[in-house]
Amino acid sequence: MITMDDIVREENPILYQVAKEVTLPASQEDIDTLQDMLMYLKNSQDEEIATKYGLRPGVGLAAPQIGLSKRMIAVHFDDFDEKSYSYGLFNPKIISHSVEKAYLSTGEGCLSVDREVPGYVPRYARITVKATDIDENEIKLRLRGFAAIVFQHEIDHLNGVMFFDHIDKDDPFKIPEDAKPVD
Ligand SMILES: O=CN(O)CCNC(=O)c1cccc(Cl)c1Cl
Ligand code: NI
Repeated sequence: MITMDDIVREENPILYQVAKEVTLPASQEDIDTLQDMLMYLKNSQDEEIATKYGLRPGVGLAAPQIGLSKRMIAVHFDDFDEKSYSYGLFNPKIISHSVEKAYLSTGEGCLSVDREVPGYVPRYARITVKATDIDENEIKLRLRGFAAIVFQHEIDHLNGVMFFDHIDKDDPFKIPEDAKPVD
């Protein structure tokens, strides 16, 4: 089981590398790892388990965060529109996005960052993602709202980008132009 001991923190260079594509069909080892990543998210959202094992809650997780520089992400959350997302994905790719931007008014957090970094994180309001799911199916997801934000946070991790890289240094709470708050 993945615990906080397995999560690499922001000083680790692996978080700033571009992760490698997973050769498909995925190895059993990569499938098991992706399953474990999804399980971490579910455990971290279970009050009892999270308390018992000291898990920080997460709605997404990227393989570089557990020291594996491979293009694998897991997401597990319910969006504001009651749609629920629970995926383990190989090689996710943003194939199109809106010009319009969006941001979470609460800002973002990261398991690999043991500190609050205040500020708005401007992201695309809508994205289309292509990926291969844990059962080797090619999927295409059209995302908006919170889901679009989470997927961008995770795919950023595969490209060595951290959420605070997007925060305006001079004015962290500057409303990004033509951007709307998701929540
Ligand atoms: O890369 C994933 N993490 O670091 C897990 C912890 N952060 C979150 O769950 C989180 C919190 C707020 C906004 C976003 Cl977009 C995300 Cl993703
Ligand atoms: Ni993160």
